[in-house]
Amino acid sequence: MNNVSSCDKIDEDVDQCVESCHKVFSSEENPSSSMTSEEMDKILREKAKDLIVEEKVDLMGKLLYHEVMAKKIDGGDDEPDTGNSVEIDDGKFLISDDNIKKDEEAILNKVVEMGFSLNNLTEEILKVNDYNLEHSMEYLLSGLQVIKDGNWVDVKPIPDSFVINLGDQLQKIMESFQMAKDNTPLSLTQNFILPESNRPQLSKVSTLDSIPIIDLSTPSQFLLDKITQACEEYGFFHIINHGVPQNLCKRMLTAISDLFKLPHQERETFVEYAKEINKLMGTLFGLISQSLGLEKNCLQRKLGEKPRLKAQANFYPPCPDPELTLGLSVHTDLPALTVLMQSDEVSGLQVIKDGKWIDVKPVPHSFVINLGDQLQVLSNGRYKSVHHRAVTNKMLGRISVAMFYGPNINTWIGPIEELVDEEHPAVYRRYKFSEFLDEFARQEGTRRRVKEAFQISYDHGICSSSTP
Ligand SMILES: O=C(O)CCC(=O)C(=O)O
Ligand SMILES: [Fe+2]
Repeated sequence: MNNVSSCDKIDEDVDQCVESCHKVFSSEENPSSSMTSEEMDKILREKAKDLIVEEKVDLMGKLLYHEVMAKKIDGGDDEPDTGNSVEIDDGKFLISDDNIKKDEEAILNKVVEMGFSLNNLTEEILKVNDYNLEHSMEYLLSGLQVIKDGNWVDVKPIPDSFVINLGDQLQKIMESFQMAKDNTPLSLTQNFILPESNRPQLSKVSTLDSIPIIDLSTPSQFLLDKITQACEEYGFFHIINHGVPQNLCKRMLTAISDLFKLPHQERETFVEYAKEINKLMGTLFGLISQSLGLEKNCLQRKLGEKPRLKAQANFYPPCPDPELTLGLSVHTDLPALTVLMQSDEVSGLQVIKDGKWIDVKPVPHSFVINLGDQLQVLSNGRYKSVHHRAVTNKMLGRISVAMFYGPNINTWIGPIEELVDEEHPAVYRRYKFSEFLDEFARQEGTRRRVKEAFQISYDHGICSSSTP
């Protein structure tokens, strides 16, 4: 705070703050103001400067808003997801504008209902008469409150709560949320608080281990060994030097981020991205086939004609209490292979390794690759489709884009013959992919064990399938 530029910045912030407060106080909505403009200017200037210099609050910080409960799952006893998603299917993009629009409208309605101005917090906070001026500034620090029908209302108890992000000073503001006047912490809406046994227990997540990082530009045998090891041990790995242009990845994350704000955006980027990832999937399938000792094109051949390439964009808004909920519940990916891009700044993905959760910290310019259920079956159980989940972050929203490659519904899937011998009898029976999807749907509402339904059990030398 000692250098000239930060002093200039403070003055600029003070000016802006004072100017917007004047606007409010001189408006007809505040006829009770008895202060002269100069008197008010003086008070405002002093108060604003104190607050800004103490870095207690960035009054001019852009006010963003996030719907925490963007998507509430109706009915069923499945774990709720706080993420919001967009599907891109078969190159035809099933972006459900209606849902996004509905969410956007719901959020905006709430904001309007509460009397918020999205662009200028100061105006709203100071929409009070002279007597309340001092207090209103304090409210800003001690717990966000807004004027509703002439009374101060805590932001905390808004049904289906939303989180307000105040620019750079978010952390301080969030802390002040926690210390609201009535000492009640800001909490999640009841619907999203998981039963204790399903909570993420974040303190137990390992930060010492992470998934392997594989450089696709390394010499081939070494690369294949690394892939074999990663697929056998983790079922997850990062890839770097993957050939997908960095600039495109950046644009894709921005487009996804914008998409959650605006319904009609940047479809060209989606198409371009889908094509690139499709190419990358080809490379990865080649490598994984070889790492299993199979011909390069074996896996893709087995996954059949007209494969389904699906994308899911996940947005996890900042969450007041990440210990109480999950962004995305524990699951395995149902298709064959997933290429996941996550924003660089925030981690959230966690993966089971040796019975423990490990954090997948973002590695810049990498993709996270994980094997899906169909690959576990094709590899006759040698490679695993591993359980993972996404946890939320208290301060920052997080975006990830998953692209899934799977067979079409008429494709037959089963352990690849070359991987079945006396020593390694078939672990799964063959099935049409549509059967797998039916089984997935049948198990809805419980923690699914879909692959297990196709498992073959070997009792006393007699082989039987576990599906009815
Ligand atoms: O957001 C993440 O990191 C996880 C996404 C994921 O697992 C999925 O979309 O299936
Ligand atoms: Fe997943």
